[in-house]
Amino acid sequence: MSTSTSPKSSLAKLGFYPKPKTFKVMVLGQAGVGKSALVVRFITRRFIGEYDPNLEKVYAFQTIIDNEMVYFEVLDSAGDPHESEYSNLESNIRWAEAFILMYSVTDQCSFDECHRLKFLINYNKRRRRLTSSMKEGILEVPVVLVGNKADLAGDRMVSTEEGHRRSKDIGCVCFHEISVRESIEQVWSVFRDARRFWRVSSKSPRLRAADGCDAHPAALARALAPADPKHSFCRRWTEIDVDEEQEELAGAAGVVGAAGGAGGAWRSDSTSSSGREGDEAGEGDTFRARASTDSRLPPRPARARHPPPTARAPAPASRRMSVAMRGNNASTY
Ligand SMILES: Nc1nc2c(ncn2[C@@H]2O[C@H](COP(=O)(O)OP(=O)(O)OP(=O)(O)O)[C@@H](O)[C@H]2O)c(=O)[nH]1
Repeated sequence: MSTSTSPKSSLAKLGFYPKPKTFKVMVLGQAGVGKSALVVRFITRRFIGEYDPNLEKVYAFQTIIDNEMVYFEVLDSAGDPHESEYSNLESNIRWAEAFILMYSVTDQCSFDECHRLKFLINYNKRRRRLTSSMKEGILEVPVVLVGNKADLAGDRMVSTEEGHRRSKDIGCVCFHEISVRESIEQVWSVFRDARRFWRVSSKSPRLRAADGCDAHPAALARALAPADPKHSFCRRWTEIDVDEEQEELAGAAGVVGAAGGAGGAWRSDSTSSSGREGDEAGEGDTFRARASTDSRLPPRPARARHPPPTARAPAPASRRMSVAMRGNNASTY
């Protein structure tokens, strides 16, 4: 009788374990909407009132979600980047695998800003998909729209219905209205949904079929089930996504502007930005001017390094955290 051990188990016996796969989430939104509060609440369970504004941080954090150990890398982006940091914003977007797009229900401007940021996400992720390999299929990038500060009822400027509608219009995978201050459960459900949608889409890259999703029905049902029906609204991929897929295929075949013009202003913007790989360098500035709600986004400086370095958490403990900082007052992280 012979016993054989696989190379993997031999390595494990010697104490060598494969590097865990991390889940890279970026939290973005206008300054003051509560991005740092959300991330810190998720990691420490505490609500801390004030944070250093405009300091970009990457948190490495591991915890159990859906009975699985998940290694998070959470990038808390600067809400009001300096001009020189715009290219950094785009390289951060290219680094991330899922997004939490945040506004405050007490601030109409922050709500409008989500439109522009989602446009930037689409633009940067589309380029990556086209320049990598079409063989891999079209990777869906989950974006969860979050309206924060729901506890400030008297100051509310954006209704729940408007948030829900905007989530559909700009093609987010689901919508949550939360109060970081009041509820840790709501905070957790945001990260859990981001992870669930990412998991389903990364397992089934060609998730978006013409009439919806073709992933395993059980997996989808789990991913799409709202965690808290009172506060979360989950939805399937939108018609916009399907249109984009058709455009991308057309763009890859050398057809520019192949998709039709049905839909609102958002859709037409999104449509015309596809199939632009060839003339991208020359028209980048034009694109950025359009992506900006006030047409004042500065021209793109030299290409930034990519991806942004992150702090990694060592594996052993079941709940560990480390914090990396970058910004004007930190040189390493
Ligand atoms: N009432 C209330 N205040 C909140 C909530 N979440 C965050 N805040 C407050 O909103 C302010 C801004 O929060 P931050 O987390 O610093 O916002 P930010 O988006 O990270 O801001 P930048 O770092 O400048 O981009 C702070 O005073 C927080 O205490 C909430 O759910 N309810």
